[in-house]
Amino acid sequence: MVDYITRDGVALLQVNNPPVNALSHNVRAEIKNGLDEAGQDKQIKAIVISGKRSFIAGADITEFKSGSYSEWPTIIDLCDLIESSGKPVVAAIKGFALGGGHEIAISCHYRIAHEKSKFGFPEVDIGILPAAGGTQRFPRLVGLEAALDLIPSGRHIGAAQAFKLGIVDKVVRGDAVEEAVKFAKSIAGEPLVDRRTSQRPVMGAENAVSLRDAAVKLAMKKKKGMIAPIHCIKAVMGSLLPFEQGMEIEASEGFMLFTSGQMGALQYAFFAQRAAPKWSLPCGASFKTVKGRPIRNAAVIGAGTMGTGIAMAMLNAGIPVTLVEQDRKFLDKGVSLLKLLYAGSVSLRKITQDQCDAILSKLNTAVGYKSLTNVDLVIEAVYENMALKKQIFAELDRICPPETFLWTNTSALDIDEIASATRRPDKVLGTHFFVPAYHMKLLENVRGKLTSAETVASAQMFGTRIGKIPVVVGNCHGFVGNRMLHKYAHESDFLIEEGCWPEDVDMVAENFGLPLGPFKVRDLS
Ligand SMILES: CCC/C=C/C(=O)SCCNC(=O)CCNC(=O)[C@H](O)C(C)(C)COP(=O)([O-])OP(=O)([O-])OC[C@H]1O[C@@H](n2cnc3c(N)ncnc32)[C@H](O)[C@@H]1OP(=O)([O-])[O-]
Repeated sequence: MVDYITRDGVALLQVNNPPVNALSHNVRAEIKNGLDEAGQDKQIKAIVISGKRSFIAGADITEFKSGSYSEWPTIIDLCDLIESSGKPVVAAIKGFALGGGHEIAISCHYRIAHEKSKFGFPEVDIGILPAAGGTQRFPRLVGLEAALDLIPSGRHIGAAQAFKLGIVDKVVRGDAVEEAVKFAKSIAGEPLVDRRTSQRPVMGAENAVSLRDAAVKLAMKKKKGMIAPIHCIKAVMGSLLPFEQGMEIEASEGFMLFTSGQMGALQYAFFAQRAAPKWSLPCGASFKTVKGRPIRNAAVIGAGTMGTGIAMAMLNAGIPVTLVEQDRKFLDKGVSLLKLLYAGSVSLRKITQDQCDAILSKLNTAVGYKSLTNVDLVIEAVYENMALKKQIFAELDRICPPETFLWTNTSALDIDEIASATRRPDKVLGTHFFVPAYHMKLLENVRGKLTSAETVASAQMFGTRIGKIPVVVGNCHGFVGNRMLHKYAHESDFLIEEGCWPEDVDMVAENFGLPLGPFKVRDLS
């Protein structure tokens, strides 16, 4: 799990624990053994820590449930061991240095990073904090302001920004490991006293109160309902004390999170989101055995809220889209809406004007279906009317090539009945997008009785490509999402019957952490 390689007086410890080099117990033990061996070997003058394929994505999240994250040696032990090493330790970073991986990196005496590497403390999003000294070392490395930005937000940053902040000593285009080995040789024997992060003062301490207040305000706005960001901030503020006292504060803030229900729920969600796209069918076909067909171009029927949202999700992923309406007036309205949404993204600096122009250059429009003779996929997104949908599918079936997938965006209608209007029921599937379709992550791919495994595989692959979490569901009333939402909607309605105002119900739901309350969602639908 950790290869120990010697190179001309340098010991290279290369973590090899696929898929993401998580710091499982065995990995930690082998890193410790490697450090010990390198420390004792008189021929070794410097140490490089790196990862095969990528650096280290953090603690092994499964160990928080089993408890083995706290077995010796812990990540805290490793960070202390690395920092106090008498021989220089250099981190060679490519790919991800996240969470505990980032903590290991900032405990090293030097960091060399590939230009495409990413850094971050995503712990907050799984309900914990960087509890291996990250809340104490990081402010000492980058200053209080940057630490109060990056730790409670969990935001990833690239190598260029990491260099600007002082996280990284050198950014390289070539092989970070080779560069780090070369660098390690060049600094062997130099004093390390000012390279030990825990010994540094915290920059920005004079503005501590205003920085803390601003961080709390932002966290309450951006991570509503979550308790971890506030504990992260309290722990970071502990860095203003001597290191050992700060570590005690980090431990006590961390303890409250490690015993919280939110930690369990967020970590459940982490693994559930990764399990959801993995599908299997009663016939035995599954994501492991069936490959999807890539979608090179697509058409969307209907330029209303759903149609334009779906078109936007595809355009954002670089898929050329033809937006189709029966009436020029409705088509123009849909195109104006799309342009308005993209102009909003430009003014919010989410994309540049050039990117906006490039995206919109992939949008075509058509009145009627005649031009749809060369598309891989059509998604119909007209209003929920079975007769209308069947009529559209019969017509599409006549015009589109036989291999074209015909999918229907519906939240309730029977996929088998819609498929019966075509001669290709195997290529018919329901795509249940949620409003706004360009933003919401969930995509229910509804499998009909005759939908083929290839169609399911293609829909799942398509969903991932457009940035959704695609889930295969059965063809039944309400599928899965709406069956769950119905209960929520009923409870919201009961509150109104009992005398609450819709805005009060929305406010409570939003304070709990939902982006929109149930009545605002209904207004949008
Ligand atoms: C002591 C306290 C201090 C330290 C705390 C921490 O470090 S907390 C941790 C702080 N770090 C984080 O929160 C980082 C969490 N990870 C990520 O953000 C992303 O995985 C990524 C950006 C590293 C790669 O994205 P990508 O789209 O290329 O890949 P993907 O996301 O699809 O994952 C592939 C597979 O790896 C699995 N798996 C992943 N990470 C972990 C893990 N840490 N552990 C275990 N498993 C993990 C994942 O379940 C999936 O398994 P499957 O389904 O194939 O069986």
